Amino acid sequence: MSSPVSQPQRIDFHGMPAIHLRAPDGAEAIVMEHGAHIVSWKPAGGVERLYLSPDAVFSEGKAIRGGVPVIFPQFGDRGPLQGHGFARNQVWEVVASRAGEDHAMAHLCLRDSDASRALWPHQFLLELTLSISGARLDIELECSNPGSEPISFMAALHTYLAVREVEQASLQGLHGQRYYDAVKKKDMRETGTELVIEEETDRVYFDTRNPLLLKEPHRALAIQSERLPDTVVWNPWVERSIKFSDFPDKGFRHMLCVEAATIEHPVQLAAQHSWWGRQTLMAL
Ligand SMILES: O=P(O)(O)OC[C@H]1O[C@@H](O)[C@H](O)[C@@H](O)[C@@H]1O
Repeated sequence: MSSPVSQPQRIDFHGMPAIHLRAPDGAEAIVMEHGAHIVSWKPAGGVERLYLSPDAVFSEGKAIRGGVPVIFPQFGDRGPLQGHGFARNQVWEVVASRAGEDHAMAHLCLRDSDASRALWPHQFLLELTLSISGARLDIELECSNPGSEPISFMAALHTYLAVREVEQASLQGLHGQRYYDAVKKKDMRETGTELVIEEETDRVYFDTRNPLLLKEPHRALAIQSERLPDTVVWNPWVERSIKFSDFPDKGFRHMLCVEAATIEHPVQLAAQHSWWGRQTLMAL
């Protein structure tokens, strides 16, 4: 039975403002103003499904290790900007948040500012809407171009998924896909029907069309994306983990990033137009 509707609460999360969403069916999520960063998602009746590093740093201008960083307007070092762009390091504005009979949602936005234009001289309006209901989390990213010149950008929802033990998890749905292996620095094609992480893995799978399934011995998660054609699979494994000051040495065992992205073909957005992309997670 559903509980009465409780409206989203403004909370303090590690010293920074955030919104706690709760749907009447018990699904919960927390999104921060910093980066519109989703740091927690628990499906109805379930446990935490996002990985948040216990050593994550919550500080102005710094990226948070874990949850769902929003990557914009550059992926990684594929351009002149700081790694993964600036959107994850800026404070977003909360436009709306509410709970209805069968869901709860929040809508945040980031506009260009003196700070962003100093890094990237373009006008933009970036909007993130997350919605939770039952076993499902929908994350939608929208970008509008209010200016008079076209803009071009990459974007990703850099989702850190929690797994009990990464070597016992497998990711299905990538068979036959072309990818760039950033560890081996080679273009490759996926030959396996399931991907098991047993070493440092940093891959961009291009033009992925199938839904993905992250299977663990005791549960599974379906991952779908729309209009975010590339999928990044990342696990830093032993040696790279040690180099991160905001990540425990053994943290890699309990996470896997499966990121919905547009990297190979940056979005070309004409003046006065908008674009959107979405990632949906469904706990099974
Ligand atoms: O440390 P950051 O900037 O959050 O990036 C983490 C990882 O993000 C992944 O998306 C990249 O493919 C990796 O190459 C990168 O190491």
